[in-house]
Amino acid sequence: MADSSAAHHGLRVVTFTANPSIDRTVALGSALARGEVQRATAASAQAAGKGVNVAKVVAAGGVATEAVLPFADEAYRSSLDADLPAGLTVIAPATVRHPRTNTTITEPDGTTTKINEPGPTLSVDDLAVATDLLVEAARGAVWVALSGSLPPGAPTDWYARLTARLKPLGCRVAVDTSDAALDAVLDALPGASFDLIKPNSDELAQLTGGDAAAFEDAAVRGDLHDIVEAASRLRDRGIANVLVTLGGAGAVLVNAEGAWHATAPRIEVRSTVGAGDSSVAGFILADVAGGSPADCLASAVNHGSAAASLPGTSLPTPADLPLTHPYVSSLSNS
Ligand SMILES: O=P(O)(O)OC[C@@]1(O)O[C@H](CO)[C@@H](O)[C@@H]1O
Repeated sequence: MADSSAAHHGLRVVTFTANPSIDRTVALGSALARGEVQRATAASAQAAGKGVNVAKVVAAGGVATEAVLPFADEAYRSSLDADLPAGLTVIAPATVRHPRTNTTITEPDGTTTKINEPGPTLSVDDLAVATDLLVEAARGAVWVALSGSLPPGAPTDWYARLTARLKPLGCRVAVDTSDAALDAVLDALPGASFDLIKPNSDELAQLTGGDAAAFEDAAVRGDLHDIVEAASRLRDRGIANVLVTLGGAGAVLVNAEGAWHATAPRIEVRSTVGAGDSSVAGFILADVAGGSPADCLASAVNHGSAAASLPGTSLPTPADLPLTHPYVSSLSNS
């Protein structure tokens, strides 16, 4: 919690949310019926975005965190301030651009449908101001997490360019993005060096040319060979830690020291929104606390599972973590 040893040692984590969002969650009492008018049983809204979510979980875990945003408006700031954990500082320039609204529809059987808007278009000035704010915040930080999709106007290789500015400061850099921005991370190798990426099976397939459905089927059967092999290829290209999240099948971590699988604790899935961000946060929290790769993997799975058991974009605090610890096995010889 707020007085963990990491906080005492003054360690600091920074997150960057390139395209923040107000997450609106609409709960349905019956299955989603396309083309019909349906009544929601509940609705809520939270200031979010991938880096903000990571920051909330890291701060709740007791490590001082700064969440840098390229833009925010009054409504977003006040929504964020309403549930800001202790130890989290938000840094956003004065530029007023309105964050997008991303809509999540949840059905009683746990199915989550998400519709994400593109976000406002950033100018060259917006990009320069945000870059300066991030680089300034990152001085002295142990980890920087660059998270989420890029807003219109940002170059697809923005994360690679930012990483080139951040690494000389001595911080470790995690990148969690998708689509063209994810391809650009790979294209920047081996010149750039990233410390953590967290692909799910779709993203692993996108990055390695594999088949996402085959990865998922194999993971459910407990056959992790192809996943480890694909993740190892990414590691060989210069990504220090490749954390592949596999939903109910747990997660795989590949780094220079080996490869591991962690089972996922049994939970009732309420909303998977924020589960990936919580996994990144869990990994960082364990690493900051001096944990082994297996500890980092277990913490990633625990935090991701806890997030999936919570509604909407609610994010886990230490009190929400599953009581059963994931079982971690070494896959180095598989
Ligand atoms: O459009 P992106 O940036 O890829 O994802 C944005 C988003 O889906 O990610 C978070 C959950 O991970 C949500 O808070 C947010 O709505």
